[in-house]
Amino acid sequence: MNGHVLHMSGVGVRRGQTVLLDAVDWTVAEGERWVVVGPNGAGKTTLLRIAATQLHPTRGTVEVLGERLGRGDVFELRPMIGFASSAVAAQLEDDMRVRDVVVSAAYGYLGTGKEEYSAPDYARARALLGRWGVLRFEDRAFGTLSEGERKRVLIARALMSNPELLLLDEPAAGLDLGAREDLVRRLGTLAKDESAPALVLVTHHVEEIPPGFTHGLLLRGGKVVAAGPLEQVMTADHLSTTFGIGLKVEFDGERWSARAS
Ligand SMILES: Nc1ncnc2c1ncn2[C@@H]1O[C@H](COP(=O)(O)OP(=O)(O)OP(=O)(O)O)[C@@H](O)[C@H]1O
Repeated sequence: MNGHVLHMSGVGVRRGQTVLLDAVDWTVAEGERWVVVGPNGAGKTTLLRIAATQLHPTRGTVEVLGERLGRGDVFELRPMIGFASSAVAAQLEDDMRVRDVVVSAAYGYLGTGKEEYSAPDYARARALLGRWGVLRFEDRAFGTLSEGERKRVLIARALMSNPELLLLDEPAAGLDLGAREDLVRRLGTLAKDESAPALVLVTHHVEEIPPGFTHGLLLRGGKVVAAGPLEQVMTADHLSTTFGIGLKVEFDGERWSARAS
């Protein structure tokens, strides 16, 4: 795998006349923790769906976990990828038990819950629910949980197959301040865990970057504005270009914040 979990070269995605991604070069190495930051419509979800092997680019080459997309069988890759997004959540039935939401990703993030699971699978699902602070909901229907509770269950689900790459698309979207801070703290703990998979987290807000994240990719209009170690990428210039507004950026040693300058 050359130490590369993900490698994109010259990646472009076009739908009709619309360019969703343009000439994206991006490499994620083992152990790295990346945030993808950009405004609405920048192409963040499109980029993540390519990494999740759900979408093939119109141009360029993509390697995920050493496999070139378009060559091998992506179904063998899927159990090695954890993916939490609102689209994945939308595929889950509201009346599915929380424990089953997690266990159903044992063999890949598109599991339906109709597969057979073993006692060790359920033990792992319960351990993950415990680690994300939502074990008390294991018997509840997924649809009865609050947004914040659901987000944590979805991350537990994405970790169920013990993936080598974990993709989180806006895990803090729609959370209140307390729930967001709780989630950022838990994601920070995950980021600092050396046994955790490579992480890619998509967000609109620099305040949501958990401590321990190492790299950033800034995206605007389908193009990379900057990519690399966070301290090099998260400058006022880069973020102002990314969001199309003059911004002041601060880092307190752990967390980032930005406001109009
Ligand atoms: N099938 C399609 N045809 C045309 N345009 C599309 C298609 N799918 C997505 N787009 C457009 O591509 C752009 C990128 O979408 P994408 O969902 O990747 O952005 P995003 O950065 O994740 O945005 P958000 O932060 O709002 O979720 C958007 O402007 C979207 O409207």
